[in-house]
Amino acid sequence: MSQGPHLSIRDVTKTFHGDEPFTALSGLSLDVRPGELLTLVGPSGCGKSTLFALIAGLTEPTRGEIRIGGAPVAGPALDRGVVVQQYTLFPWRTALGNVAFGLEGRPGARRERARELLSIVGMSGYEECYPHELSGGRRELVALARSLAFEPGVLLLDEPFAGLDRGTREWVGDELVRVWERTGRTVLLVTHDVEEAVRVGRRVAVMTSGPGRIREVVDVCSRTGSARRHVGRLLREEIAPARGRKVAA
Ligand SMILES: Nc1ncnc2c1ncn2[C@@H]1O[C@H](COP(=O)(O)OP(=O)(O)OP(=O)(O)O)[C@@H](O)[C@H]1O
Repeated sequence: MSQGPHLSIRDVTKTFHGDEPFTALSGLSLDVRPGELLTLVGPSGCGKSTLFALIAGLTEPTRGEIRIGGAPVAGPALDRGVVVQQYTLFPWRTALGNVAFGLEGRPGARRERARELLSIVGMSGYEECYPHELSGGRRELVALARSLAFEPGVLLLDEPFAGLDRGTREWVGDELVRVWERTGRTVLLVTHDVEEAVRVGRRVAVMTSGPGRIREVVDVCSRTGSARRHVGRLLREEIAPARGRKVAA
């Protein structure tokens, strides 16, 4: 297996050309290692969603390059498996039906695999429930199982738990860590919540205020205890000048 990064973002700049050009990301570089769970935090408007759209291949960088497994990203592909906030499940399909939808093969085998995936996300026993019968947290777990059905090389999660209350968020975040441990997937999770970034991520990439770059990648494991304080301080430093600029503008 290649020892290089699974997801490599090299010196990426993204400028939107509207009435006036606007640079959302400027010279951003980040490596996500194979099988790593990395979280990304940054001030509001620093370009997190823009970066995700680039990784997902929905839009192209103005400059720089993104590679997954060594191959340049050149358009959307299922191997990246994207789950976004308020990921929509089909309301007319059961949890099992929603997960089986992403699978190929004979109906019996698909249902069996869907059952397995629901079990991986801790949702055994809820196979026949419809989305409206499930709590928000459980719906996110079904969505997670569905995205795993595509066997994504890299799983991209853009604030998937933002709509959940604090307690549910912690529980679903812990479930995500468990799923990550069991599947060995490379996972990149965007959040604006420092607590969640440090709790879920093994490394936390902190972005600067816009135009976004990576300010620092914090190794949570080697900083036990102090990682939350450190990430919180970096983020506060980024938010303060960003506010200052808006006031001055
Ligand atoms: N298509 C576009 N055209 C012009 N500007 C855009 C476009 N998309 C995003 N932007 C701008 O780029 C900047 C970054 O936006 P983005 O949504 O990526 O930030 P974010 O970090 O995800 O924000 P938040 O945390 O508030 O969701 C913002 O100032 C936004 O207004």
